[in-house]
Amino acid sequence: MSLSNDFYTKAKDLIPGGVDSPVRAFGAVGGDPLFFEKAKGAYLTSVDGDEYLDFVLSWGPAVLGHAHPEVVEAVKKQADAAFSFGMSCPLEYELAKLMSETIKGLEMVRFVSSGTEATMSAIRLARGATGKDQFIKFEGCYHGHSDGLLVKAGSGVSTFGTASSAGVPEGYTATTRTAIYNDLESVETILRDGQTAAIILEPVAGNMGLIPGDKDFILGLRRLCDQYEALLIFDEVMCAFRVHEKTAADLYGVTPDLFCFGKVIGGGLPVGAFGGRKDIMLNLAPLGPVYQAGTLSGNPLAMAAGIKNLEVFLRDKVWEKTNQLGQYLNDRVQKIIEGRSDVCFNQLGSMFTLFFKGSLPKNMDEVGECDFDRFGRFFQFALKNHILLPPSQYEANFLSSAHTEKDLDHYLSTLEQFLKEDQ
Ligand SMILES: Cc1ncc(COP(=O)(O)O)c(C=O)c1O
Ligand SMILES: N[C@H](C=O)CCC(=O)O
Repeated sequence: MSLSNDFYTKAKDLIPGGVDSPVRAFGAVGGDPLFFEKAKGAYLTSVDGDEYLDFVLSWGPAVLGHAHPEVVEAVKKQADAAFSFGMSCPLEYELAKLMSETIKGLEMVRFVSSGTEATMSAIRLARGATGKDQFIKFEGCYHGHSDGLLVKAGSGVSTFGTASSAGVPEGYTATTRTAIYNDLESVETILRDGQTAAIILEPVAGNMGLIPGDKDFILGLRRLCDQYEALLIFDEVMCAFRVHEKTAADLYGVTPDLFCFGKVIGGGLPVGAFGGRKDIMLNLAPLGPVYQAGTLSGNPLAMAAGIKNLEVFLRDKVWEKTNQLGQYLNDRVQKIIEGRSDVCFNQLGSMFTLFFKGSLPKNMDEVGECDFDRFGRFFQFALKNHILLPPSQYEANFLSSAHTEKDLDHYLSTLEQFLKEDQ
């Protein structure tokens, strides 16, 4: 028995399913999950000492690769000074300043400890600011696991085949309205009653595989929000600094009223943030009536990691490298799959997805047409070739500046071989 199997067997006794987040259980792809002990650059090392080329990248944060030396140094230096104050510290201001100077429309920001908290708080704020209760989310978009947002969500919720979660009373989701991604008419139908506080979406969706919003769709949402006096919330927890050198808002030239962030802005430590228009943010306690708080919010270790991750990303023009790597991969995958009607590939910046279906999906229903068994076989084939892919067709893959063309060639030859063998 491998050490990984051993840990998994033992963990199952103490941790439900042996994992702390369902998608790690490999449930959709078969086989037992691996346990890891080291992450450096583009590679993970398992507890058995096996190295894997990593396209999960901690689900997005590691845009510089794992354990970038400058980020490690910043965290070590901060650890010597303090782990946590439970009081304010200059690093919170520093990251807020860096982000607001970088991101158009981010006039104020508040830090939390996860993407889930960011989206949950943004929705509460939108309701408090507009005095309306309902909000619209899209089928297949995932905004974390707060009660009201666990409706027709992508990511693990879809991977495990549940439209929503048990344990969420009906009343908690009564104000959640779902619309179809890339379908403006499905949105306007809901908006007509004037009860909508906000529309929240991943402007580039990464939790039903990579599906960018059509430009007309994103522009149309801005127009509809203005027309029906609803707030537009871009959940950029995953896509910021990955589909553009800044945000998806920049990619589309659309400024939302509120943003949600996470992942890259925490450099691999637990950080989330929400922010945007100052007049809306001023509704937050202690200034306004919308309550929101956190013991470890703005934690100095996490802030130090986030500041350095973002500083290096901007200073070294990392976007140019990750985007170029994405294009390198895309050009070559398209050649490999040319003329095939069983597989297609989507890439934007440093995110990509291979869908086991003939044409690129535009929404969640179309992702449902994929050959999921085949995806599972591809995952296992890649794993045997020491490549770790996200263990679900519904998850996006990530690249970092630590990946090389040689690494991508390994992915390409593995894919080519798989398609030859798995007819
Ligand atoms: C777009 C998006 N929003 C929100 C979340 C929730 O973030 P977290 O897992 O940090 O709570 C995630 C990822 O899980 C995400 O991809
Ligand atoms: N898709 C999720 C985040 O982006 C996957 C991470 C998780 O649920 O553990």
